[in-house]
Amino acid sequence: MKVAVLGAAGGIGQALSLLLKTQLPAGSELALYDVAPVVPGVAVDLSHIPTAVDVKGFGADDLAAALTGCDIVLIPAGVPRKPGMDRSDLFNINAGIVKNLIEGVADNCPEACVGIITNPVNTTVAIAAETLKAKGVYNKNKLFGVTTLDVIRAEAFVAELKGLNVAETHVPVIGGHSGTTILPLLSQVEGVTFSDEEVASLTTRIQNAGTEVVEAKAGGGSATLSMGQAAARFCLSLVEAMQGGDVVEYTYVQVDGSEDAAFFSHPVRLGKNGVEEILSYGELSAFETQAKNDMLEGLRGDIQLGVDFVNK
Ligand SMILES: NC(=O)C1=CN([C@@H]2O[C@H](COP(=O)(O)OP(=O)(O)OC[C@H]3O[C@@H](n4cnc5c(N)ncnc54)[C@H](O)[C@@H]3O)[C@@H](O)[C@H]2O)C=CC1
Ligand SMILES: O=C([O-])CC(=O)C(=O)O
Repeated sequence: MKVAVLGAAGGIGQALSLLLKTQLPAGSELALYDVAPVVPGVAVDLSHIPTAVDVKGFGADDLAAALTGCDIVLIPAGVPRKPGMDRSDLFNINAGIVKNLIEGVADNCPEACVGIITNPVNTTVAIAAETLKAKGVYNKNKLFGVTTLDVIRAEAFVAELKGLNVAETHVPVIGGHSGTTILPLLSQVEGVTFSDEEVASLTTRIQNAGTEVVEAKAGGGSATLSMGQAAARFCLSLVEAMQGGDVVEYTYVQVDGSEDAAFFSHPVRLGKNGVEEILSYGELSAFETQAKNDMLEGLRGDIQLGVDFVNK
C-alpha cells in the first residue's frame, strides 16, 4: 500500500503523516509531498520512529515521483482560514492548488483513491472531478471529500453532553462541509433523546465547530490535530476496505440521481475499488428535513463554482 500526503509539511499534513507512520499496515510506503522546503526534514524526522512504514519526502519539483504507484492520495495542501473568513474565501488560492495537484494524480496514479481535505471542500471536490474528467480518468468511486471531522466532532459533543461512552457514540453527518451544509442527524443517534433546544444548539455547534477552532487559534490557522485524526481514520478505513474489510464511513461523494446535490455526504460502504455502495441516510426528522431543504441551494451553488472553475 502506498499513500501520499500532498501538503505534508502543513499543520494537518504533519499530524496526519505522524498518525499514518504509526498506524498504516507494515510494509506500507508513505510519500510526503509539499512545496515548503521543510518537507524532507519532516520525512527524516518521521523516519526515526521505528515502524515498518517507509517514509520519503518529496519537494516542489518531485510531485510525479511522490505519486507514482500510489493507492491512496490525501490532499490537505492549501491555505487555512483566519478569523472573520468563511471557507469560501479560500477558493481563490486553493482552487488552483487542488487543480494542479489533481492533474499530477491524473498523470501519475490515475487509479488511486483521492481524499480531498483542502477547503472549500464543497467546491474543491467538484474541481477535482472536473479536472480528472478533462484528463479522461475520472472514476466517481475513487474521489472523496473528507468530512470525517464533522463526524468525530459530533461524536465528541454528543457524548460530552449526554455523558455517553464516546467510543460507542455514533452520529451520522450528511451534506457538505461548511456552515449549514453540515447536517448532523441527531434523530438517528441510538440510545439517547434530545430536547428541541438541544437539537438546535448541538446542530449549530457542530456546524460552527471549525469556526470555534479558527477563533480560538486567533489567526494561527484552523483545525489541524483533530483533522489529522479525522483524515487518518478515513484513510485507515479505506486501507482496511481495500484489503477486504467491511467498512462504512460518512464521506462526500458523487451521488447519481440524487434529489439533493451532485455531491453529498452519505454513509458509504468502502471496498477494494473505493466506493462499494452509497447507502441511504435514512429517515430525517422534521427539523433535519427543513435544515436539508434550506441548505441545498447553497451546496449546489458551491459545486457549480467548482465545475465552472475548470470548464471556464
Ligand atoms: N476537510 C476538513 O474538514 C478540513 C479542511 N481544512 C483545510 O485544509 C487545508 C490545509 O490546512 P492546514 O494544514 O491547517 O494549512 P497549513 O498552512 O498549515 O498547511 C498547508 C500546507 O500546504 C502546502 N502547500 C501549499 N500549496 C501547495 C501545493 N501546490 N502543493 C503542495 N503543498 C502545498 C503548504 O506549503 C503547507 O505546508 C486548508 O485549506 C484548510 O482549510 C482544515 C481543517 C479541516
Ligand atoms: O473551519 C475551517 O476553516 C477548517 C475546517 O474545515 C474545519 O475545521 O472544519
